[in-house]
Amino acid sequence: MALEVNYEQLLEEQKEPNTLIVDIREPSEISETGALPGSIHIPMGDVRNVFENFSEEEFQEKYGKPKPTTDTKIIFSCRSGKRSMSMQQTMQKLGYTQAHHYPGGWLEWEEKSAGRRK
Ligand SMILES: O=S(=O)([O-])[S-]
Repeated sequence: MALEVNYEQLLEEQKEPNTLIVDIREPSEISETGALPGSIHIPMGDVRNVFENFSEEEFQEKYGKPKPTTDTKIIFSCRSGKRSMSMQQTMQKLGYTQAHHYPGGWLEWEEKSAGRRK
C-alpha cells in the first residue's frame, strides 16, 4: 500500500524542516495556482532524473533545500492524487523508503485551507 499523509499531517509536515514536499504538477498548472506551500516544484517527468543525477550542490542551489537521501521523508503532491501515487510507488521501488504522497492533492488543500484563511 502506498504511504500517504492526510491534510492534517501535511500541515504539520509543512513546518518540519527535514521533510521534503515536492509538487510534481506541470509548470502550466503551477503558474495557474501557485505551488503547494512549503514545497519545491519538480515536474513529474523530471523527479527521477533530479533525485538520481543531481549532485548535492546542484540540488541545493536549484531548490534551496538539501538533496534527499533514501531515508528522507518525502511527500509528493499533484492535483488530485493519481500522479503522486504513481510517483510515490516509483520512488519507493528505487529505495526511497520514506516516500509518501498526499492523495488529496492541490484540490483538497485549496478547499480545506480556504476555510482556514477566513
Ligand atoms: O493530479 S492527478 O494526476 O490526480 S489528475
